[in-house]
Amino acid sequence: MTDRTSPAHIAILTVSDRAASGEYEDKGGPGAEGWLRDTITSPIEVIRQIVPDGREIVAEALRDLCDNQQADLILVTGGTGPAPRDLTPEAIADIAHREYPGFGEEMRRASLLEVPTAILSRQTAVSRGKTLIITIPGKPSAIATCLNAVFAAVPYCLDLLGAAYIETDPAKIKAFRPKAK
Ligand SMILES: Nc1ncnc2c1ncn2[C@@H]1O[C@H](COP(=O)(O)OP(=O)(O)OP(=O)(O)O)[C@@H](O)[C@H]1O
Ligand SMILES: Nc1nc2c(c(=O)[nH]1)N[C@H]1C(S)=C(S)[C@@H](COP(=O)(O)O)O[C@H]1N2
Repeated sequence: MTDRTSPAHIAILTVSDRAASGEYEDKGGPGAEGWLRDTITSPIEVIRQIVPDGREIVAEALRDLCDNQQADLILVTGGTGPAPRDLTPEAIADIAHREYPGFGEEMRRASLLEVPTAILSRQTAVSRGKTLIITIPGKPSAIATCLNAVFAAVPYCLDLLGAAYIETDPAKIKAFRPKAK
């Protein structure tokens, strides 16, 4: 049975050459953390990291967050598009144990209501061990759009993976657990 007393460990990984170099201030990491803190009512610990685009650097950051830091949930923003240096999906494929394509389908569907270029994102969700990893486009406004679209399924997904138990504010996201534990 999932431990309901320990805080969930959540990591936010910003993948952006320009945010990593300081060319612009990272808005993705703080935006994602703000969304999580507004939505999740159970205890959470959040860590944020910024790395430049790149298959190996992103894969290595994710391996460390999953295997050494035991993150329950990781949000990755950026690097999901078609540009040559957008290699987040390749890094995800390198470290994933299982893929959940429904996340990408639903996030793109929601984003398409805002921008026609939403189809350019190769975003998805995967698990590695007990960690669920969700990828989101780098545009900061995509965070709320994408998380609002899929987060109702995240608490139960974490339950099934054996990760931390989380609760959400039903006014923001009504978590759906088909089998009450
Ligand atoms: N981490 C971020 N913080 C603030 N703004 C961002 C961030 N990532 C992307 N953006 C904004 O979204 C727009 C589209 O992002 P783009 O696809 O170019 O970024 P990326 O490939 O994810 O990151 P980069 O080009 O820096 O490596 C950018 O012009 C930028 O204004
Ligand atoms: N909600 C939302 N989704 C979006 C966008 C956006 O502005 N809002 N931008 C699109 C664009 S223009 C691109 S190129 C892809 C990939 O973005 P990334 O490389 O920053 O991950 O996400 C797409 N999905």
